[in-house]
Amino acid sequence: MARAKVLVTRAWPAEVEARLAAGYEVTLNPSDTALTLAELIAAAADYDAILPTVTDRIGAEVFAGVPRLRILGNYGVGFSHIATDAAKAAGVVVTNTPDVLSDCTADIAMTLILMAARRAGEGERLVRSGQWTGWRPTQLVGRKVSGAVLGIVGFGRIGQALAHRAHHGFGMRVLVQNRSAVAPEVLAACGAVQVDTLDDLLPKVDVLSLHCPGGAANRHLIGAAALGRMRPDAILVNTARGEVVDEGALAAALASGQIAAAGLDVYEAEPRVTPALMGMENVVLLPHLGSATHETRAAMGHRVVDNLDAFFAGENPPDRVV
Ligand SMILES: NC(=O)c1ccc[n+]([C@@H]2O[C@H](COP(=O)([O-])OP(=O)(O)OC[C@H]3O[C@@H](n4cnc5c(N)ncnc54)[C@H](O)[C@@H]3O)[C@@H](O)[C@H]2O)c1
Repeated sequence: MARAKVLVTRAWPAEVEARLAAGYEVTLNPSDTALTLAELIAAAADYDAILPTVTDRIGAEVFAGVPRLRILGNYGVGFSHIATDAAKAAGVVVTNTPDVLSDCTADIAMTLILMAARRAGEGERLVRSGQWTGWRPTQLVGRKVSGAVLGIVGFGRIGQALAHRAHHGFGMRVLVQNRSAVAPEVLAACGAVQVDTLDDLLPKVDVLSLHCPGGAANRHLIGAAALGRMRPDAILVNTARGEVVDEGALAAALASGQIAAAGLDVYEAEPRVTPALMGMENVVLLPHLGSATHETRAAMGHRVVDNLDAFFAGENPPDRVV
């Protein structure tokens, strides 16, 4: 039987590329840059499977013809960059990679909380600039994390992994807001309390960390109105998706002192960052590092291939999202 034709849109860990090549007719994108829409449309006509990442904007146009494409094995858990309704209508299966990246993404959220609260980015820049003149009682004084109230928006896999770290590791008090009710035992496991609405949550938190999906439903969930309900000493952390935060409104809130600081791993128009944020000392900016460890990137790749193997064996892929 002919082997399925598979396109990998970005460079993957070598061990996963080797596993993939053993079972499929694989094309790797040699440039390791994001494919254009035209390239994705052409690929849908040529390949049985495309294995995209967050940098591939897979709009409805990709499914508009009569594609050869049968499955999109997304390399990542978030899939708001894929027009899943159009995929479903075209009979194209979409899978993702849940769980295997939760710990590392929660680690990056905790990193941003600590860096923003303790002004670590400012401190590092001071030392590197050669301007540090020695220890002083009033220099770069930040906020204490232990005992602070952490508000988590979206209490799924990553939100819960962060809550465990923050509560058990750092003594933070955790409030959560989730689209649906969270089981009492899940809340109790990380000392968390669920509040009903985002409006209830915002004025209560020292740190707000976002862990809901992106996409149209959550676009600008945190905009001028939400930022206006936060306390002036509060910190916003976003490791979810850039579109969840109105970046212009965030820059304005930081400039006016409406909130104190921010830590960002994701941006509205990656890799572009709103210029005003680039010049602010009280903002920590990371280049979408959530899942970026060797172990996790390999595990994500194996998870994609597990789903692909199941699909081409005629089974329902374990991480099917449509
Ligand atoms: N920075 C990174 O590199 C990185 C890495 C992995 C995942 N992510 C992002 O993190 C997101 C969460 O991943 P996960 O595995 O925890 O997903 P998940 O599906 O387990 O959890 C998401 C939770 O958010 C809730 N939710 C959805 N909309 C909401 C809203 N408006 N208000 C409150 N709660 C809402 C859902 O009910 C769910 O409980 C992904 O969708 C992805 O976009 C980013």
